[in-house]
Amino acid sequence: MITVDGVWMRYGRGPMVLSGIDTTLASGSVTVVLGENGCGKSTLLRIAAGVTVPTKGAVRGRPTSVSYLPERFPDQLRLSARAYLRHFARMRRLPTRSDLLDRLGFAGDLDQPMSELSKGNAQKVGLTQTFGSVDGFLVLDEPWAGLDVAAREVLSELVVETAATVLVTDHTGAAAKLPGATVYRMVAGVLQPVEESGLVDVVVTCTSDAVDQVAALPGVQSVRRV
Ligand SMILES: Nc1ncnc2c1ncn2[C@@H]1O[C@H](COP(=O)(O)OP(=O)(O)OP(=O)(O)O)[C@@H](O)[C@H]1O
Repeated sequence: MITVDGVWMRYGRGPMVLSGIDTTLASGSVTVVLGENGCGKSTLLRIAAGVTVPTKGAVRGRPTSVSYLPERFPDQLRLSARAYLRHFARMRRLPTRSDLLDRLGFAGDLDQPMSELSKGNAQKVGLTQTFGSVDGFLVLDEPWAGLDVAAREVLSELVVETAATVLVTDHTGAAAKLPGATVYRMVAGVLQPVEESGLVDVVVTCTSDAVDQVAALPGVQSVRRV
């Protein structure tokens, strides 16, 4: 079990971003953090992953094996996708999981620098690294962002399948639909449990080339082909 124990955070002399977060993440559970832009989700995830030190409080019981998918890759990442995956696989002493790349539908050039890949293809490489290398703690910051419809569905499957403890943020609505997930909304620096997502499933019959247009309609959070 991972315990977030009285975590407070402010950057420099700025306002308090996190105001005493207390929560536990059961081993193998999925915890979703929703909330408006700038409310502090990424800050909490970085602290949970051990990348940022909180102003006050601590995260206890963090497994030695942590895999963190940031919201954005550094703009200047000149490493090719192939070299990036090889680097992490070597570090973890595990083979590169090209099967995950295929499953996510990676359609870019593995020898192109990560910084030149499309947002979605770079995200697929990041997800392959994340899911291919850890069974301890997965910290995923908006992992559904930028993915096409099919890959979004695959990602939901990967989150459900993994034995790791998962902490994830999301703006697409996909995470709130994960079976068995504990969902919180961050408001004023604290986590409030979300009992119901308020989302409604609607079945639409359309041609396959119209799926992306349906996905782009106002209020549509996610689209699944059936
Ligand atoms: N390195 C930093 N230095 C100063 N302020 C920061 C830093 N990182 C984040 N902040 C501030 O902390 C607040 C919370 O930011 P954070 O990125 O955690 O929000 P978020 O909920 O993840 O937002 P979004 O949904 O837009 O990704 C914001 O006001 C942001 O400007």
